[in-house]
Amino acid sequence: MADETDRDQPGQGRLAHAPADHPAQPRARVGVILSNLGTPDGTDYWSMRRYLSEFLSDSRVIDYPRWKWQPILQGIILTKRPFSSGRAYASIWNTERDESPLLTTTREQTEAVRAGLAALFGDSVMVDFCMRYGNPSTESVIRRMQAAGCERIVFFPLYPQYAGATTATANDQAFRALMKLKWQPSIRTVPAYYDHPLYIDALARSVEAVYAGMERRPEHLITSYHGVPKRYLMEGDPYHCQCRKTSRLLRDRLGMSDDELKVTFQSKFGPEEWLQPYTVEEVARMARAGTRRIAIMAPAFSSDCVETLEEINEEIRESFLHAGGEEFTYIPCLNAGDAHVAMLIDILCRELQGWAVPAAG
Ligand SMILES: C=CC1=C(C)c2cc3[nH]c(cc4nc(cc5[nH]c(cc1n2)c(C)c5CCC(=O)O)C(CCC(=O)O)=C4C)c(C)c3C=C
Ligand SMILES: [Fe+2]
Ligand SMILES: [Fe+2]
Repeated sequence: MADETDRDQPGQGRLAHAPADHPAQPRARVGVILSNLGTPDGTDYWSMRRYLSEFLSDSRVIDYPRWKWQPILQGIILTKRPFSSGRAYASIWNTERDESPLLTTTREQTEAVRAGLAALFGDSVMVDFCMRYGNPSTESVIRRMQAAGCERIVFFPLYPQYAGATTATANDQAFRALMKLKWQPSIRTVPAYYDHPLYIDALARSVEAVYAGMERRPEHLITSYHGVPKRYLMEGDPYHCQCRKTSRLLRDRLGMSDDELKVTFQSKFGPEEWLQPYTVEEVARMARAGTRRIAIMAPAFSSDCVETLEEINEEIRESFLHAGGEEFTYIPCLNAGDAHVAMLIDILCRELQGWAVPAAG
C-alpha cells in the first residue's frame, strides 16, 4: 500500500500511480474560487421563493433571532416578495442564456481571470466561481476542486468593501463546506479591496469614459452603495467606513469636490433605519432643489445585477426624473472589463505567493 505522497510541493506534483488498494491521487494544484452573492434559477414564484428563503434566512444578512424571524419570513415576506422581486429580475433577465446578468458576468470574469492566471502559472492553478446562495454552490465547487487535486484554495469574495452580510457569510460557507471533507484543503480568504489603487483607478476610468462621450458634464456624480441596517455599523461592521473611503479616494483621483461626488445607500429592506442618505430619496431631493443632470455608479457591486440594472437604472432613475431631473446617466459596474480583470489578477498574484509557481518561459 502506498504510504507517502510526492505531491505536496506547490507546482511540483505529478500524476499519481494508484495501486489497487489506494484511492487515485491527481496532481497537486492550487484552486482559485471567485465567490459572488447568488442568483435565482428563474424568475417564477418558486425559483424566487427558494432563492429569497435561502438568502433571507442567513443570520449574517438578517440577524433577528430565528424563532422571531422565520415566521415573519416564511409566513408574510415569502408570500409576496417572490412576485415583486420576480418582476424586477424578469425586467433584466438574460433571456439568451436564461440566467441572471450576475451569473453571466461572474462567468465572464472567471473565464478572463482563468486565462490571465493560466498565462502566468500554466495549469497548476485551477479557477472557478461559486455563488453564496443558489447555484453553483460553494460546497459543490470546493468538492470539485478537491477532487481535481487542489490541496490549497484561494477563496475570493467579490466584494470590494467588507460586510458581515457579504464577505463574512461567503467565507462562512466555504468553511462550512470544509467541515464535511475528510481531507481538508488549506484555504486563504482574500480581504476586501476598497482602497486598492487599481480598483480606484478602474472606477475612475469608467467615469472618465462615460463623461468623455457627454455633451454636458453632470452636475453631480452619485456613488450609490448597497445599504445595511445602521445598527450593523454601530455593532462594528466596517462596511460604511470602507464605502466612504472608496468614494473619498475616487473623488481625489477624479479631482472632484465634496459637493460634486456624493455618497448614498440603496436597497433598504424592512422597518429598521439603514445607512443614510437613501439613494432613491436623495436623487428626488436633489432634483427638487434644482439639479438637472446626475450620473450614478455602484462601486460595491463587482457585476451589474438586479440592484443596479433594475433598482438604480429603472426605479431610482424614475424617482429623479419624476421630481424634475432631466438627465440621468447610469455608469455600469466594472463587470468583465479589462481594468477590472487586471485588478483581480493583481490581487490574486499577491494571494498566491508561496503557493503557485510561475510557469517556466
Ligand atoms: C435584507 C437584507 C439585505 C442586506 C443586509 C443586504 C446586503 C447586501 N447585499 C449586497 C449585494 C447584493 N444584494 C442583492 C440582492 C438582494 N439583496 C437583498 C437583501 C439584503 N442585502 C435582497 C432581498 C436581494 C434580492 C433582490 C430583491 O428582492 O430585492 C444582489 C443582486 C443579486 C442578483 O442576482 O442580481 C447583490 C449583488 C451587498 C453588497 C450588501 C451589503 C454590503
Ligand atoms: Fe443585497
Ligand atoms: Fe433592491
